[in-house]
Amino acid sequence: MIKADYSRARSFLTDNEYEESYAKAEQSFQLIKQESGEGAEWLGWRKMLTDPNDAILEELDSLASTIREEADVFVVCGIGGSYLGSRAVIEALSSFFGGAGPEILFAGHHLSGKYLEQLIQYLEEPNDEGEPKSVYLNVISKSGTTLETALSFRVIRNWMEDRFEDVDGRIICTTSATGGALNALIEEHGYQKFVIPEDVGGRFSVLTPVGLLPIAIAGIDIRSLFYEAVSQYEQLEEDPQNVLKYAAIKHALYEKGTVTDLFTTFEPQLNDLCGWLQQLLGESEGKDGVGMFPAKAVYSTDLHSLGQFVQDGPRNLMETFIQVEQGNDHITIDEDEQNHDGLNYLSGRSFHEVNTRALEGTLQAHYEGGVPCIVIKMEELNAQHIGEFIYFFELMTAIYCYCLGVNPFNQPGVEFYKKEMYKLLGKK
Ligand SMILES: O=P(O)(O)OC[C@H]1O[C@](O)(CO)[C@@H](O)[C@@H]1O
Repeated sequence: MIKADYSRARSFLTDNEYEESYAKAEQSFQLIKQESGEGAEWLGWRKMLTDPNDAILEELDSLASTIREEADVFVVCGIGGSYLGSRAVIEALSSFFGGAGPEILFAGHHLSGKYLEQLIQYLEEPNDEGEPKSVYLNVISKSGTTLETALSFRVIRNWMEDRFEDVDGRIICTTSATGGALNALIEEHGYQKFVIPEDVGGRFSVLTPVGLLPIAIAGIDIRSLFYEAVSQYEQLEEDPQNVLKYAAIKHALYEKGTVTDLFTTFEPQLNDLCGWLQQLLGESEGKDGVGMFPAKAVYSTDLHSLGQFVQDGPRNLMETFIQVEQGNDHITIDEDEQNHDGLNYLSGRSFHEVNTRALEGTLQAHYEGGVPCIVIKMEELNAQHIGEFIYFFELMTAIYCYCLGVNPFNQPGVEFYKKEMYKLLGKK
């Protein structure tokens, strides 16, 4: 169960402000439940949790175990919701260095030619046994037309065609059921295909094959991830207070002039999870001239860059701390006879304890400095808690956006840069 501490944010609101906003959050949740809000045709991320597709989980698991045996490198080619979720879960649940299974690399998430060139060079280098690297590629694009992804896919696919006789068996496509350029390629080459349900938008798609295949390739238990999201769904349908409080406080703070929600964590392996939240909230709430900017920071690193601003800058931001309660490291601080560094007062304590005190100290300091602070707690870092976290934030985002009066599920603004870019590139 996701736990939360709202006390250091709630105290910035009067009872009236909070209660009005809470009532709005309740109404917004009803819009979602009754599928009567704007964009209700995009609620597939909820529906799939009421009717889990075990056959797909099975298929993904079995393909993943084959690829884990055969591949040195698995390239995930996608942008936005087509890669942020899988990257977040993989980073959260993998070791910092090395680890079993294929190396997972990302492409198609920008337009750097240098990156692609160096990626290809790296793929051409022999593996640890001195053999040519075995490479698999998962291209993920719901539309099949996103330039960053499509261009990178073309380059990597061409390289793979030269390199591997069995290239068609090494490319897996995750896309819409029909239409789009990817489906034409799938038809021609017979690439293996996974379908992104029509009623699930990119930023809500991490629990579909979009996220689940790369996550399974990383050796993470996708059933635990998925089914814990299911139980979070069930719990919040029954008792939504926890998620309603978050949406209500965030919305009431927005009404009072808060313009930024800074997502922070003291766990460097949750950096990408904060990145996933940025897209989830950013594309959902930032429209029609409203919304808070979703920012992210990894502490204590960024306390030494952004900490000053958060503590003493303009009082128009809130902070959401993502805390992991139990540590999974085994490092404790040794006693040192000389104690030249003066650190013996910490001896015998674990790094996790020191990190936790750093979090608590920062929370108190920022709160006293006038920053409303919410703490979202995961007991430990595992697939179950990440699964709960994902659904909790998906639902919170939808409720909060309806409180703001915007459609949580479209992103019309993203098209503008594309239009200007295509004009300059001479696209007909
Ligand atoms: O999966 P696609 O269609 O390539 O889109 C990738 C991303 O691009 C966006 O559509 C924005 O252009 C995001 O909403 C989406 O997650």
